[in-house]
Parts: sequence; structure tokens; C-alpha cells
Amino acid sequence: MTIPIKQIKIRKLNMRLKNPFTTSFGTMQDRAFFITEAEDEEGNHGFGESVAFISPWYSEETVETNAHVMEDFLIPILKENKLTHPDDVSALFTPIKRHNMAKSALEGAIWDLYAKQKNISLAEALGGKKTEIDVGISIGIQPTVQDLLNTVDHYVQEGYKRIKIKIKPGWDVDVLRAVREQFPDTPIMADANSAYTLKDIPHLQQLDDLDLMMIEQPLAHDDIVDHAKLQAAMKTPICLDESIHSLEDTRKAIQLGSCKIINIKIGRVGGLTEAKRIHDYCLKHDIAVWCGGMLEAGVGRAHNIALTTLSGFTLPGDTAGSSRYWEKDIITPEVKVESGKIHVPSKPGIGYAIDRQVLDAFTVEEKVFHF
Ligand SMILES: O=C(O)CCC(=O)c1ccccc1C(=O)O
Ligand SMILES: [Mg+2]
Repeated sequence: MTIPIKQIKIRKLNMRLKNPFTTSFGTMQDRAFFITEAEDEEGNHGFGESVAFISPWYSEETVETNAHVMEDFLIPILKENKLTHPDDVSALFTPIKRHNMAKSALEGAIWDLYAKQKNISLAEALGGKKTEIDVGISIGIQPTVQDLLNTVDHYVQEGYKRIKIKIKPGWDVDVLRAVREQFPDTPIMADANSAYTLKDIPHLQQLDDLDLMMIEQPLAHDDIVDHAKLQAAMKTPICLDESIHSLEDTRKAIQLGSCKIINIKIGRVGGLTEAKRIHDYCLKHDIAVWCGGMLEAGVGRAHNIALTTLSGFTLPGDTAGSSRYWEKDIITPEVKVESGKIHVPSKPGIGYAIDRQVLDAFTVEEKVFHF
């Protein structure tokens, strides 16, 4: 059995978040990304989304490097090879170093196409069993502590299962203490996006009194050695995000004791196949995982939901509802969160329809590659 592909279309979209999102490295509101679409002769359409940002502050990839690598290297590889399963894609892409978000955008469209050809949901194709998933929300750095308290209150009222608060030097211990005082029973965690160094150990140790679920990526984006030192000095579990790009990185981080939890982002690790491998490995090694977010539009969000149905995703992810990000999402129905849960769609593939009108309205460029 092969996965027949007639053509791949890549569309560049420009969208704007409802509200600016601020992390330790800056503020973003404009979002540009690619929607990939793999089509067969039978009229099945599989969709993927690239999650790289306009500038390389989260990782080295950008919207423009995604275009270059997809067009000049990855799509030619797909054209030259027959696929028998979506897992073949990551093996075929191995000679191309890194560029995981570009790889993931294409692999995602093929996973969705494969599930639609088999008439099963993407969750089922991945081996996921959950019919609903627990979700949390990530709150950016706010102008004042009072703004943050109001925002946390809003999302706690909406039912989100855990609140992640972005921190940076000068916006950390006191701010988190204020949140903890007002919300004594809410599951709270912090995400530093690499804003600290080992010199900050005594400062970060103060977080141990605040009963946080975890602190995400406190140290350098490419580090797993210093994180092991910090984890040995702190009770609060460390969760790695930026540092983990593969199963190999995962194995090494666990062996060193660099973290107790891993945030799995499909784009950061090169696609669903590698994400699933990391999940399986962590399950075996008693490391909790959850699904991170990259301020995705509906297609990427749907992929995150499908991945989260795997049994090892025991902690709420960052997959909030569409309306937290967008006036109008590109899928229909949009992703809804009720009492902190998303009901997993059971329709074939990603389980949400593409709203072609909305998709066209945000598309600024498109290219078709015939197979
Ligand atoms: O709501 C989301 O999609 C996740 C928000 C988030 O925390 C984030 C957003 C942009 C870049 C990096 C991160 C992160 O998890 O570090
Ligand atoms: Mg993070």
C-alpha cells in the first residue's frame, strides 16, 4: 500500500492575534505561516501548518527559511519517493539537518491525508484513545500585576485546568507569589523562555515555596547540562521546551537529569512521528509530557489535539480555544474549550473542516507542486 499524492500546495497566510503576546524575548501580534495541503486523485485533502515565527527568537527557523527548505529540499524528496506510511516521511527527511518546523508542516499534511484515505481520525491513526483532553492556558507578560491577576481570574473562571505564566528577570518571584496568594488551589506553572543562568540559582530557589507544577525552560535554549545542575538544586520540576528537538535530545536530557517533564511541540521536534516517539520513550521512563503551543491557527491546533489523545499526555497542554487567539479561525467549527476540556472530533483526519473562504481571505501567496 502506498499513500498516493497528486500535488502539494503551500499557502502563506498573514493573520493577526487578537491581543499581543509577550514573552521574556519580546512581543508579537502579527503571525505569518504556511498551510500545507496534500491532495490525492480521490479528492482527499490533508492539511499541515508551519509554526515558525517571522523572526528567529524562539528557534533559528523563520517563515522564510520554512519556504526555502520546503520548496528547495523537502518537497523534491517527497516527489522522488513513494510513501507506505506517514512514518516514512521523517526517515526520508533525515539527510536534511534540523529545519524541524518545515519538516513538520509537510509531514502533518501527509498524516492528515493518510488518515482521510483510511477514513479514520488523525487521533486514531496516531494510536490515541482519549475522546476529550484537558487544557491549560499560557498567559504572556502583562503591563501590571493587577492586569495579570485579572487575566488569571478570567481564565480560571473559564475553566482552564492550569495556568502558565510567562516570567523574566524582574517579573518572576513576586509576581508568582501574588498569583499564588490570590489563587491558592489553582495549578500554576511558569515559563521563562531561557531568561536565566546558573547565577540565578538562589533567586529561582525561592519559587520552591510557591507549589508550582513546574518551571519551563529557565536556562539557555540549547542547554541540557546546566538544567541538570539547576534541577538538582530545586524541588520544583523543570520542564524542557526549547532544548528538545528529537528523541535523542530527550534520551540525553533524561539521562542527565535535566528535567522531570517535557513539553512536546510537534513543529519543534520535526513532526508527529518524532513527537509520538518522544511520548513513547517518556512514558517508559516515567517522565510526564504535555503538548505545547506556538500560537497556532486551526490546523496546527487540530494536530495538537490529535497528539494529546495519546495516553502519556497526562498534564494539561497549551492548546487553548481558537477564540483566545483569533477573531476568526480558519477551521470550522472552531476549537471550543468547555470546563477546561476539548472534545476530540471523530471525523476523518484532523476532524475539523477548512473554512475555504477564511483561508483564502488570509492567503497572501500560494504555490502548487505537481507530483
Ligand atoms: O498558547 C500557545 O500556543 C502557547 C504560548 C506559549 O507559551 C508560547 C508562545 C510562543 C512561543 C513560545 C511559547 C512557549 O511555550 O514557550
Ligand atoms: Mg515554552
